[in-house]
Amino acid sequence: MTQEQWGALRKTLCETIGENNYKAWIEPLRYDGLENGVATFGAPTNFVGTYVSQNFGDVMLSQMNALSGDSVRRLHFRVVQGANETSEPTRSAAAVAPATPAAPTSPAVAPAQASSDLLPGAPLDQRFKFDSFVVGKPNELAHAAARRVAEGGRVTFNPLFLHGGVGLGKTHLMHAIAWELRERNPELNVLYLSAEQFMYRFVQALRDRRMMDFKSIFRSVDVLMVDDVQFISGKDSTQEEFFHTFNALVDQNKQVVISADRAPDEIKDLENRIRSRLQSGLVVDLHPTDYELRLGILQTKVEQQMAYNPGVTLQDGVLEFLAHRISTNVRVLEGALTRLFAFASLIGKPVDLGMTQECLTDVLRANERKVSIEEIQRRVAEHYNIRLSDMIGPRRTRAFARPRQVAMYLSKKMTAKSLPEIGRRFGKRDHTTVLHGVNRIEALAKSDAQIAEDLEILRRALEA
Ligand SMILES: Nc1ncnc2c1ncn2[C@@H]1O[C@H](COP(=O)(O)OP(=O)(O)OP(=O)(O)O)[C@@H](O)[C@H]1O
Repeated sequence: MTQEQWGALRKTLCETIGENNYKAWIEPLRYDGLENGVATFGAPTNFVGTYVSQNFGDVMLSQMNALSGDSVRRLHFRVVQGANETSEPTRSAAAVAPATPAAPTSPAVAPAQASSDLLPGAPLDQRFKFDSFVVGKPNELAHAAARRVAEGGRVTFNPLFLHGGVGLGKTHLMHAIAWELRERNPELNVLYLSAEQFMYRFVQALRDRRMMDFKSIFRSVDVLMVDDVQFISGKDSTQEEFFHTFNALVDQNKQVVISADRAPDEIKDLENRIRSRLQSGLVVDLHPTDYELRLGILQTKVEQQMAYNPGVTLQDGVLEFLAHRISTNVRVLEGALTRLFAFASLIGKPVDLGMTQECLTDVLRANERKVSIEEIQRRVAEHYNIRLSDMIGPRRTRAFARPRQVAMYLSKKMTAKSLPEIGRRFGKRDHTTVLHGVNRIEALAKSDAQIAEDLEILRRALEA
């Protein structure tokens, strides 16, 4: 196997493993010659040698043999400085390459398959794809932005910053983007990991004195996706490294996608330059789910549950009940459904409202919305467009008295507070005044459609 043959082989290899892989892994190698059936390569780092050996060893070996008439038995990699420039090895660290099974044409997953503990990618969840993501008002913008990024092509907003409360689908959307990008272009080196994993790899690289490896891995990706970035708040050196990685990629016009449980300006202990970098692309949030979205998600998840538990049937009204009563996050909603199906299949009965309440007592109790009197007063004041001070104050004109009574009524119905306690919170009024107000609204709700509607709107808003 001559240098000329190696030169020719590099072209073929590039076609086989793709340009990105070729540039990142093969280009830095220097072919040092063949001796006793062992083809020796100089690699810039031990890591590059091991990685190439494990991921492209098979292909290289078979292509070399095809070209040189079966003269190569194995590959040997040693560390040299500036492997593809100089000819003098500076130190010899063997990374012997018995050709191992590899997935050389799968660059997007290749990093996760190499053995180095610095290798970054986290596995993607099979279930988290676009087709299983239910879109509704609260998440439509985030979904559309994620779709746009997943189409690949020209980078229009960088980074895409997705944020939202716990269990609202950030990770699901991140995985969906990664799946889609990989499907559309298997050549693309898409790297998904949590900020915690980023920090862990970084600390490990520091400890093992392998920062160059770390930097070269992270800077050679095409798309970097970092989940739960709020994790790096207060962790100064991780932030510093993250900042440099981020800049290097954005400067090369590589797409970066970030998620967090809150907006960039709400993440405490984050350096300002990072905060402003994070805000420089598109920041979109996943709003808390509304009733319609929860129902849609439940309907989708029921189909999956039915597949696992074919014998279980569901009575009307159960999903609506769950969508109404469990409003925290989608993970809890899913968990409730799974438990319900398991329970129903164990006792061999259809799922009805009674069973739902019995089986999910703890979840339902935890989800009982605890509304405060202050919240009620504020909402009602807003609804009737009066000032909070007028709701609590002494004025008795109808414009204030009616909203006040509505708020008293809702306080009685939606909190566990006693009439005297409610009276105290409404400008130290007597409990009989509160009772009068509650009775008045109760009566009006039956005769006055407007009041009935107001109550319904307010109740919904307070329960949401
Ligand atoms: N719109 C949706 N359609 C379908 N499933 C959803 C949707 N939103 C969330 N889920 C599901 O809810 C669960 C929690 O979602 P995910 O893990 O993406 O939340 P998260 O926002 O990343 O939460 P955390 O802040 O805890 O990391 C997942 O099983 C996910 O599939």
